[in-house]
Amino acid sequence: SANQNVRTGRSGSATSPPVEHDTAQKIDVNPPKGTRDFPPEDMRLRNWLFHHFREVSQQFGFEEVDFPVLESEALYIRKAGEEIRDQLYCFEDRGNRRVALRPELTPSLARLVIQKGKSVSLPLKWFAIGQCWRYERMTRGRRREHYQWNMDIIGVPDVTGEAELISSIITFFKRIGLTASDVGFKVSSRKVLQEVLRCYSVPENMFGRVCIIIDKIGKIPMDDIRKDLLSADMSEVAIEDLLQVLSLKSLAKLEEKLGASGEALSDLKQLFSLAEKYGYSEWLQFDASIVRGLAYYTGIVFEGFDREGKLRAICGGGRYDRLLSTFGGDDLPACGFGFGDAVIVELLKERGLLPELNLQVENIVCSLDQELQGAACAVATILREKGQSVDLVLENKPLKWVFKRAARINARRLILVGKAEWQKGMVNVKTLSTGEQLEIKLDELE
Ligand SMILES: CC(=O)Nc1cnc2ccccc2c1
Repeated sequence: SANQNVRTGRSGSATSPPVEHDTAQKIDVNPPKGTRDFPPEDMRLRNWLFHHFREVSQQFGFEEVDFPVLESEALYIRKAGEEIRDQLYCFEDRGNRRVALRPELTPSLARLVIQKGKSVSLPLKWFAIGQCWRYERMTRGRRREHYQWNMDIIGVPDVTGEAELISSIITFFKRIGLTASDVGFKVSSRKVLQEVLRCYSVPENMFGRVCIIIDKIGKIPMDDIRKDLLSADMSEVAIEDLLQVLSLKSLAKLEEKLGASGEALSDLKQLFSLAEKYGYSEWLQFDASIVRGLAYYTGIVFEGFDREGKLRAICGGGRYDRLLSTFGGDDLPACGFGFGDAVIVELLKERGLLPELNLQVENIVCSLDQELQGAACAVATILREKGQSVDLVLENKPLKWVFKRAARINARRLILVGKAEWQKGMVNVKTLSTGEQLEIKLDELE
């Protein structure tokens, strides 16, 4: 086997063969490149974040779902030239199946919706929090995994779906102390792109590809953007016109350009009017350059951004009415968003909004001498059965050590089990904040 142990140390004694010991091969204690461990302090922050993700999702009436982190590679094979495809963490398993660590959650959600088919009543409002993966050459030193919060609405064709999703993200931002002066949403619709491309009779099957190219504006030089658009069957005239439309920042200007009859304009007008009703208009701005980097979006797209402009997009989403049918499902309308666990933490750090999260244990229980260890276990059990948390000292430690640990775990009370008191059926309860010390009868302990 791979870990063939080389015999080490003294040879076997005359009577019995040598005991096989694994050679102590120093393993790398760091996690694989691009991945993170979550030691207690980091895990408390992650749990705090996910707690707010969950609370908001449930406050909006969404149900939690989950899927395997491993999916068939086929779920992600889209031909639009997306970055997510180039960085797919895929491999062939021992059954010769092409599989991938999921780079996003939406395709899994679409797969489950189709699997559930007629047995679920629409609209579906599902949310998930899951780890997503990408395989990047470590040249860029970026992470290869992150956790994403997704909320999706399946079966609602109107922009009321997108308006509700944006409201849920704003509710989340407010819960963690961010306001409209810290963050905002850039909103557009891919129908803007569609209407321009139609004017230049660019074939429909080029739509996804053009979107992915446009999404790279600001990330690669404009000359490369123009070159890529030419290779997507666009004329130079069409390219210049498209780039001019994408620079629009007001719906009025967009109306001048596209006219008032198109769906792009009516969707956006409806969305901004709903925003008024929700009371979150100040969080939104129209920005025609927003297309998002996923090929399957078909309508409204939006992304959360930090107004200081230092960080990458905080979250992003939109309408994807064709995804389910491309998977062979019914033509169900859908919209959703993804919210990563990385940028938001950077933003909170910047704004000094990271929460102070300390370990909090109510009681620390310890026996004052060896033969009372069993008594200490009994006291711990009494408190735990009352629903209290107890850190039970498991070895015979000096009192100095116990006080130090009590401080480190932020214990509210120190319960000492001493011989004299125990014989009277009592324990010593010390409230650590005040130093107050009482002898309490066991059955009065609370
Ligand atoms: C800022 C960050 O860590 N982004 C990130 C990290 N890991 C990913 C993994 C899969 C897909 C997207 C990902 C995005």
